[in-house]
Amino acid sequence: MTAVVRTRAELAAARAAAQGSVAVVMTMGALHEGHATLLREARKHGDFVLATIFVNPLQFGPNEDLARYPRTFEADLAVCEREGVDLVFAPTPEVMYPYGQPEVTVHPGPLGAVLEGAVRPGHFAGVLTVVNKLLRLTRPDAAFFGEKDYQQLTLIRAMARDLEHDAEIVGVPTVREPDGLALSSRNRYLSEDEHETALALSRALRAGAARHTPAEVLAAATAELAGLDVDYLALRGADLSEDPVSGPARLLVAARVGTTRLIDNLPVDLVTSGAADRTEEN
Ligand SMILES: Nc1ncnc2c1ncn2[C@@H]1O[C@H](COP(=O)(O)OP(=O)(O)OP(=O)(O)O)[C@@H](O)[C@H]1O
Ligand SMILES: CC(C)(CO)[C@@H](O)C(=O)[O-]
Ligand code: BAL
Repeated sequence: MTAVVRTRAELAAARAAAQGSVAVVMTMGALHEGHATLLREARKHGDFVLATIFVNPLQFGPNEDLARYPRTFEADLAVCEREGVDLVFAPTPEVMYPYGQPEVTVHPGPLGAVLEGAVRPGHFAGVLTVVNKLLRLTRPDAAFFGEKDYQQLTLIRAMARDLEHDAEIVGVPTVREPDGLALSSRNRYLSEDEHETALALSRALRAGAARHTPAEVLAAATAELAGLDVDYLALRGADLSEDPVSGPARLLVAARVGTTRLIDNLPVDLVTSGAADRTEEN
């Protein structure tokens, strides 16, 4: 049976009563199989699984989709019940931000200003501020985040390290539709035709990830994105540092399909050009 709490006092009481290790999954609701996978990973790690459902106004820009963001609380609760979640914390904005717009927020540093951060100014300060608050309120032993939001995951790891959070930050690989589309709450905005168009993102990443030098990776991915409204296609180190030439890397893409903005990424193994030539010959 999943308990639901909405206030800080209720959360504090339920948290104090939790036995054993606590695993948290933070969400904005509209739960899908990606979230369910995070909950199952949390279940494996923790004795007590806590899910948060909060559409955080602080991470939405003025022209973004805060008002139309899907809110499906009853269905979300059914997913939590099915996955054996012990406790759902579903605060209102007034509970999370009792003093209104916070004056002090978490600064994401240089990585917060590029890729998603360049297109969505202030987004990662909003994400890190609410994640920081939720980590403090829920005091988990481990917190689970999806690789689908790879830059977010990387920044949360950095924040946990730099701001002395004890929780282990666990990344979970992206869950996809059988056709390759990364699951996302925003997929429900897509028409059938738009869904078909959106498949170009994962196709581009797969094409890129099959190559092994930066130039070839980017060329192969770019070819699949022709005609799409692309915000960025970027190849970075696995920690999102700039310009990798060899080793583990990450290929990231963001594009608009109709009025919907989608992101995706995949790991890429870069090898030096001599080794790449040999790989191509095999
Ligand atoms: N396809 C997925 N696979 C694995 N994790 C996911 C997937 N989609 C979302 N998550 C993770 O679930 C957590 C909550 O994400 P959120 O509630 O924003 O869902 P979302 O589907 O990413 O929504 P949005 O469409 O707003 O990006 C985040 O850690 C996110 O990375
Ligand atoms: C981590 C998060 C729950 C913070 O609002 C959100 O950015 C999300 O759902 O990925
Ligand atoms: N999943 C990331 C949350 C956002 O797009 O605001």
